Order: sequence, then C-alpha cells, then structure tokens
Amino acid sequence: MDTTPSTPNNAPVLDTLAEVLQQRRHASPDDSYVASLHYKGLNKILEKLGEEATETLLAAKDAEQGSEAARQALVAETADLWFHSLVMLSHLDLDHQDVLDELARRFGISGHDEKAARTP
Ligand SMILES: N=c1c2ncn([C@@H]3O[C@H](COP(=O)(O)OP(=O)(O)OP(=O)(O)O)[C@@H](O)[C@H]3O)c2ncn1[C@@H]1O[C@H](COP(=O)(O)O)[C@@H](O)[C@H]1O
Repeated sequence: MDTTPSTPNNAPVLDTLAEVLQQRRHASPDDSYVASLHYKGLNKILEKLGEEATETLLAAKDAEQGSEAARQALVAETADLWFHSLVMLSHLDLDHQDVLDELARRFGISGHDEKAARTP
C-alpha cells in the first residue's frame, strides 16, 4: 500500500510547499507559523535555520546507532531544516526551483574538478 501523502493534482511536494509558503507569507502571524517568521524577519529565520541545522547534526549522530526511531527522528529534523531553508529563500524572493536548477547545472561535473577549476 502506497503511504506517500498526496498533493493537489499529484504535483511534486516541493512545488506544492512553495505555493503554500507563498500563500501563508501574507497570512496573520497569529494564525500562521510561516507568516510569523516573515514578520519577525530574516534574522529570526536564520536563527531557526541554525537551530534546525544543529538539531539535524545531533539527530544524525543518534541515527548512526541505527535504531529505527532515531532514523525517523533524523528524517523529521531534516524536514524541519529543508522547510526553514525554503522559508529563508522565500523571504529573499527565491525558491526551491532556483536551487534545483543550480543542482541540475552541476550534473556531470565532479565536485573535485569543480573546486579545482575555481579561479581565486
Ligand atoms: N512543513 C512545515 C513545517 N515544518 C516545521 N514547522 C514548524 O517549525 C516549528 C519548529 O519550531 P521548534 O524548533 O520549536 O520545533 P522543533 O524543532 O520541532 O522542537 P525542538 O526540537 O526545537 O524543541 C514548529 O512550530 C513546526 O511545526 C512547520 N510549519 C509549517 N510547515 C508547512 O507550512 C504550512 C503552513 O504552515 P502555517 O504557516 O503555520 O499555516 C503547513 O501546512 C506545512 O505544510
């Protein structure tokens, strides 16, 4: 049985989330966590992003021990990290597609070769 949550017209999750973030940006901060982050501003968003990054690192170390609960906790913390990254991008009028386009541009280029080719 497929337990993957569905999205409207089966759109990719990130596409749907980007639309939600855009809609919720202008909601009431009292009703919307997304709007509350935008209202508090970039420094607050970056503070949360840093928190989530740290929580993800800690969860990854726990997951190294291999328990299913720790692995699920890592997935949840990574979702928090991705979510807050997308809110940060949205606050600066960028979105996930900008990042996906950059990752696509890197196909076929070794990370070692890309770094070696950088001009100082
Ligand atoms: N994907 C998310 C999402 N992921 C995480 N969060 C919130 O991010 C906050 C994280 O704060 P905390 O660090 O205190 O929570 P935590 O890290 O789990 O707890 P600690 O480990 O720090 O104690 C929590 O309130 C989470 O609910 C999210 N809030 C919203 N979304 C999406 O955005 C949509 C709009 O949300 P609203 O703007 O609130 O309507 C939602 O329907 C979701 O689709």
